[in-house]
Amino acid sequence: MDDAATAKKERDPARWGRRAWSLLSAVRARAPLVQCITNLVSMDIAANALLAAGASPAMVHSLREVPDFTPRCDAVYVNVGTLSEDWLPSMRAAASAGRPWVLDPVAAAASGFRMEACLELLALRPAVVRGNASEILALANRSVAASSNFKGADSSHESVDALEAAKALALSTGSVVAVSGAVDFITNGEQVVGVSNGVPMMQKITATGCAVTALIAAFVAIEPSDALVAAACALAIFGLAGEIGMESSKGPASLRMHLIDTLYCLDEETVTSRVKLSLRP
Ligand SMILES: Nc1ncnc2c1ncn2[C@@H]1O[C@H](COP(=O)(O)OP(=O)(O)O)[C@@H](O)[C@H]1O
Ligand SMILES: Cc1ncsc1CCOP(=O)(O)O
Ligand SMILES: [Mg+2]
Repeated sequence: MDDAATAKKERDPARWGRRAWSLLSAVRARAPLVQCITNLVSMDIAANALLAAGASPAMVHSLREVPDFTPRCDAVYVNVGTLSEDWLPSMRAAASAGRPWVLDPVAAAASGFRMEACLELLALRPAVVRGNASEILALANRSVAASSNFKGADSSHESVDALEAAKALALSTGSVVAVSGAVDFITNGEQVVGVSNGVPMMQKITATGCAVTALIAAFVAIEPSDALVAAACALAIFGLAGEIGMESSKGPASLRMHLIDTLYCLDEETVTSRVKLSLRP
C-alpha cells in the first residue's frame, strides 16, 4: 500500500472504532496485570477503572517487592501525584524492570523536586506519558511554575495549547505523549491522533486523569508495539464511558459511578459507532 492509501485508511473512522473495540476485548480476555505505583488520591478510582475494563490492578509500591513482583506484570503504571522521597526509588526500579510502562506526571511544575523526578523518570523511556496540557507544557519546557494561574494537579491550559510541546517532547524522549482535555491529542512527534470523546464534568472528579493513564497502561500491555494506538484507544474508551455515564448523572459523584459502570458494560456496537478518533493532518 502506498503512503496516500495508508493515510486514507488511518483516517477511516470505522477502522478506529474496530481497533478500539478489539483492544478493549483483548483487555477483557487477557486481564493484563498492571502494577500501579500511583498517588493516594487515585488508588481507588484507578483500580476500579482497571477492573471495570477487565484488567487486573495491583497497587504494589514497596521497593523490596519490585524484584519479585514487577517482572511478572504485563505493564507498570507510575504516577507522581503524591510523590515522596520514599516512593521515588520504587518508581525508578519498577520503570527499569523491563516491562512496558506508562508515566503520569501529575503537577509536574509544582516543585523542583517533582520536576527533576519526572525528568529522571522520562529518561527511563516510558512507552507513554499522559498529562494535562499544563503538565506537558511544563515537562517540555523543564520549568517549575512561576505564573499566578498555576493550578497544581489541574490544568490552566487547553490541550491544543500543548500540542507543539507534546510533539517536541515525544521527539526528544522517544515516548508517545498524550495530552488530555476537551480534545485529547496523542503523538509520537510525527503522527497526531485526536480523540473527541468525553464530557467537561470529568474534570470535576478527582483522579480521572490518573484513572485514564492506568487504562492506557492496560492497553499498552496488550499492544506494546503500538503505544500510539493503544493510548489513543484507551483515551477514547474512557471518554466514551464518561459521555454515556453523564446521560444518567446529576454531578461528579454520580458520574464517577456511572463512568465505571459504563466501562464495564460497553459493547461492540456502542464502541464502534461512538468512539471519535482520527489521525490529524
Ligand atoms: N473539557 C473536556 N471535555 C471532555 N472531556 C474532557 C474535558 N476535560 C477533560 N476531559 C477528559 O477527562 C479525562 C481526564 O483528563 P484531564 O482532566 O485533562 O486530566 P487531569 O485529571 O490529569 O487534569 C480525560 O479522559 C479527558 O479526555
Ligand atoms: C488532587 C491531587 N493531589 C495530588 S494527586 C491528586 C489527584 C490528581 O488527579 P488528576 O491528575 O487525575 O486530576
Ligand atoms: Mg492528572
